[in-house]
Amino acid sequence: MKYTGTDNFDHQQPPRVGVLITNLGTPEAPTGKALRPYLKQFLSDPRVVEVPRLLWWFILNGIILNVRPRRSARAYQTVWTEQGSPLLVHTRDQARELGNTLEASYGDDIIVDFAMRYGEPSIDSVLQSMLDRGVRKLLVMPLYPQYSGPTTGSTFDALAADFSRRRWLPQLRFVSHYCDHPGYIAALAASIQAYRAEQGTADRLVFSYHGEPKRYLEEGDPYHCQCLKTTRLVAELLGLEEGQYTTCFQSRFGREEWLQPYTDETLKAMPGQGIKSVQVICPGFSADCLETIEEIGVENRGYFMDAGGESFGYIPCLNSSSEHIEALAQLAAENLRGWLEKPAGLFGQ
Ligand SMILES: C=CC1=C(C)c2cc3[nH]c(cc4nc(cc5[nH]c(cc1n2)c(C)c5CCC(=O)O)C(CCC(=O)O)=C4C)c(C)c3C=C
Ligand SMILES: [Fe+2]
Ligand SMILES: [Fe+2]
Repeated sequence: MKYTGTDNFDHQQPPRVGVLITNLGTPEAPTGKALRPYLKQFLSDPRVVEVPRLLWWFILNGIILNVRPRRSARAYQTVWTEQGSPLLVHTRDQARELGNTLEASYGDDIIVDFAMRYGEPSIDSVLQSMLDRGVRKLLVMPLYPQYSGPTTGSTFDALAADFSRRRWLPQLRFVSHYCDHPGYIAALAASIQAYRAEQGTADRLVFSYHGEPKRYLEEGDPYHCQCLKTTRLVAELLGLEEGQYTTCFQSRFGREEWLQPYTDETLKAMPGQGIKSVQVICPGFSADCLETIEEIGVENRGYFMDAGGESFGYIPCLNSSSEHIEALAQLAAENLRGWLEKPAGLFGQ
């Protein structure tokens, strides 16, 4: 084994602190050709699909990768922008804005960058670039507010795999979740209030989170509990009563039972229960992406309206709003203590 080192190490280079934000990743283009390697990497991750490897290899390569890339490409085409995939565009904006905010208080000692768990920019390549720029202390913040094995756990696996091939490791801190962080909860509540100030309120506020197999919860994954906690804290902050809001889970994949209640079934049933207008928010997604813009904004809107719904509003993700960047800066500052001290009075504290 040859460990990766640094060529021509510069002894004069000042040591820096790095903040790396990560998200899931996205295909290079909205085409079947680009979807195939992306889905292959994603769905081959044992953290994502916990099925015996040999059996899964045949299902993935024999069936899924022959059907899904083309189908997913059609969905991606509907959300693609001139700058690329929305998830990539928002994550890049978040890194830039967070960088500006943190540099304003910590100066040049800090470097902020972003990476994707699947596809590009890869965790390996961004880590290399940060270490080359002198990062010796690294804070990693996966932008998944609720911990789950398939997302946060898998991100840690990718970091660990990279480190296992490296000669000189940085000091490492890792944010496992921030489902109950006051800044994040306040940013969500503010986004709901701002939406309602423009559009009025609806019969029901729907909190829709990405799902995962129910088995993962039964085997100890805290994701489900953390989603319910986020909903509860936002509802408390807004003074909502039971009956004014609902939590559900979207994006089912495969035949196994996933976390319930399912978003699509919930929305299909609501008009028949007298709930004619809804506003949907997806707090588990830190950035708008295929699963929010298309799956909620188009597909699930259709289910609700076809079932007799009269008004369907989608409240956008926090993306790079100033409230979100403020919350992420607070989260970073809390986790940087002892490495870099924050001058008093910054980030609204
Ligand atoms: C196959 C199982 C999957 C699990 C478990 C899962 C968990 C999970 N995913 C997110 C966040 C995102 N998922 C996104 C897309 C996406 N997710 C799956 C499958 C699982 N996700 C697939 C196959 C896809 C690809 C799209 C498709 O082909 O339908 C995205 C969007 C990416 C984008 O480019 O826009 C996000 C974000 C979370 C938080 C989560 C937690 C349990
Ligand atoms: Fe997913
Ligand atoms: Fe989906």
